[in-house]
Amino acid sequence: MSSFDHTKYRPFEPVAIENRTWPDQEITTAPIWASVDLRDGNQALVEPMTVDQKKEFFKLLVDVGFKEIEVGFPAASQLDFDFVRWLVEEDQVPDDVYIQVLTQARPELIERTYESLKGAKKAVVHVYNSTSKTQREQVFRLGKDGIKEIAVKGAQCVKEHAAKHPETEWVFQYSPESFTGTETDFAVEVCDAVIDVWQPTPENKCIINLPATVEVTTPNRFADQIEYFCRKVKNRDSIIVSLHTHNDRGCGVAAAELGLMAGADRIEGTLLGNGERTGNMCVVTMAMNMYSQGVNPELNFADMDRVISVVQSCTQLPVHPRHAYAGELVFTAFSGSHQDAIKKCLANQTDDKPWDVAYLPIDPRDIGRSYQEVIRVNSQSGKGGVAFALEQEYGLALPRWLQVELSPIVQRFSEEDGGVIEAADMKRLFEENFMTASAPYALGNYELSKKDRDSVTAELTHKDGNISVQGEGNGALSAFTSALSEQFNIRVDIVQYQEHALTVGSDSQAIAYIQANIDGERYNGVAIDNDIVSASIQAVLATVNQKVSASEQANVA
Ligand SMILES: CC(=O)SCCNC(=O)CCNC(=O)[C@H](O)C(C)(C)COP(=O)(O)OP(=O)(O)OC[C@H]1O[C@@H](n2cnc3c(N)ncnc32)[C@H](O)[C@@H]1OP(=O)(O)O
Ligand SMILES: CC(C)C(=O)C(=O)O
Ligand SMILES: [Mg+2]
Repeated sequence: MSSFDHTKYRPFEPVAIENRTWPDQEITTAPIWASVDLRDGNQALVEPMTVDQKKEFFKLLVDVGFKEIEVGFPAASQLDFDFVRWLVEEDQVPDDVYIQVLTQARPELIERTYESLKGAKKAVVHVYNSTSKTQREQVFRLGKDGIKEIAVKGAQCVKEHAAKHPETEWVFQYSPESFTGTETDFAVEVCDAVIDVWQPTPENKCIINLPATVEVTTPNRFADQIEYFCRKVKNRDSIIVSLHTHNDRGCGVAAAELGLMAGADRIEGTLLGNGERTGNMCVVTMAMNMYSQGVNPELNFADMDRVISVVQSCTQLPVHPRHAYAGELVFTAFSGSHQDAIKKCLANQTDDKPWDVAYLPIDPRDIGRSYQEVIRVNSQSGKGGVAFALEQEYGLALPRWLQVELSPIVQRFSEEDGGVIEAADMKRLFEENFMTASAPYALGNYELSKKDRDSVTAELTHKDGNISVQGEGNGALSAFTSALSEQFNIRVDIVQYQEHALTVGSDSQAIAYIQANIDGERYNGVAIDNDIVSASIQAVLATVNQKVSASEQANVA
């Protein structure tokens, strides 16, 4: 029999709060950020980081802008202890950065923790014990008083050791671990007891960190818990309320955001969300969410690729290609209508206007991505994507009527090839189908003259021998068209014409795009040359070459 049975679970019991205010709040300033990559992230790895990896990660965190960094659990492992000693002894911590260390509320561990911090300029000592009903009853086998006593004794011990080292600027932090599984009134009671020991003031605050150690409910219920806690806790103006959310229900960021609206001041999390089980809340996502609303996140993710590279190499974990903001595919549109909209919006977007591009919540360039990656062409793509790629890569600003012609050719190729088409392949298809001015006939020398009308005499080279054509018309193009019509006994009418200077890969070249109706059928020709007249007449020749080749093939068949 399957054990898949929802009746074995109980719903979360929400806190009873009246007149909640958090739904009307908005996030307008960045919280105090604290990274827990080197502790919570590290303790969740198959292979915990080496000292060298921790050093590299620490440097990244400082460069990104964190001012509070939990660097390890020094009483738990020699490696963590040594890393903290290296930070202190080698003076690796910038003056405005607090290193933070975690310890259980046990005297021998607290003592060892302080040993590791000897000589630190600034440090946060973070002590925790679990307060949830489940852990009280089954892990600690203690009543509420017993649990509160662990917290109080731990807080006293932390304070006593700090007093022996006045050379360090200490900040105390307490976490009622498993806060979300704790009756909120009891969490307040335990935190109040810790606050009584530490006696914080508005000038010298302590941190009370409320962890969703396991995420057990919807973010709105979590926000209720935070607002309730903030209303009830002692000396609210003397404490920094911090949140530490995990992602068990996939809502770690949402919970932290609503918790911030509910009154929290500080957010703990990790870069790209590594951490126990489904991970800690992702600081990149939350900070970039603020950024995309015009709020300064006070963290700088301009070099997102460095963030990804360091996180991946230190954690050995891949970054999902669709990870918010950071994933390699998050700014990529494959589908035709998205590509079309992005291309149009990007053409309107200027640096002096607020960002307003469909399907792109932020400008990819802000985090070191380029527009080249934005549109990738596969069988789901439309003309906009193809045109975008050719313009970005090769400076070819295809007129709309030619985009319509090229798109199905590219799509057919993609269906046969079965994947993403590179810009080089699109250019090859474009050249093969439209830039056909060299065979069977190529333009040799030509001469233009003008009396009443324009006239042209041109030599056309062919593998079987050269021919000379001559024609008149209103303008060079019209004269050349009439010359070709007469030579090949066809009727050529120019239906569409467009030209532009080439800006990519060439100094002074021009490109001409022509659509001609030849004996009732539509042909598209493109040519590039140093001057626009040569480019234009070769574009006409390209259309005629297609017609001549088609007729030859029909005759052979
Ligand atoms: C939610 C979180 O992420 S919390 C952080 C978790 N991180 C880690 O645990 C990583 C590092 N930890 C370790 O390496 C080990 O736990 C150590 C070295 C710190 C301690 O190891 P041990 O001494 O073997 O103790 P262990 O962690 O297994 O805990 C067992 C005892 O400590 C008690 N304990 C656990 N947590 C705490 C705490 N926060 N405060 C006080 N006592 C605690 C337990 O009740 C248990 O007591 P018992 O032996 O009387 O039954
Ligand atoms: C130590 C605490 C803050 C923790 O990591 C958690 O509860 O998830
Ligand atoms: Mg945690």
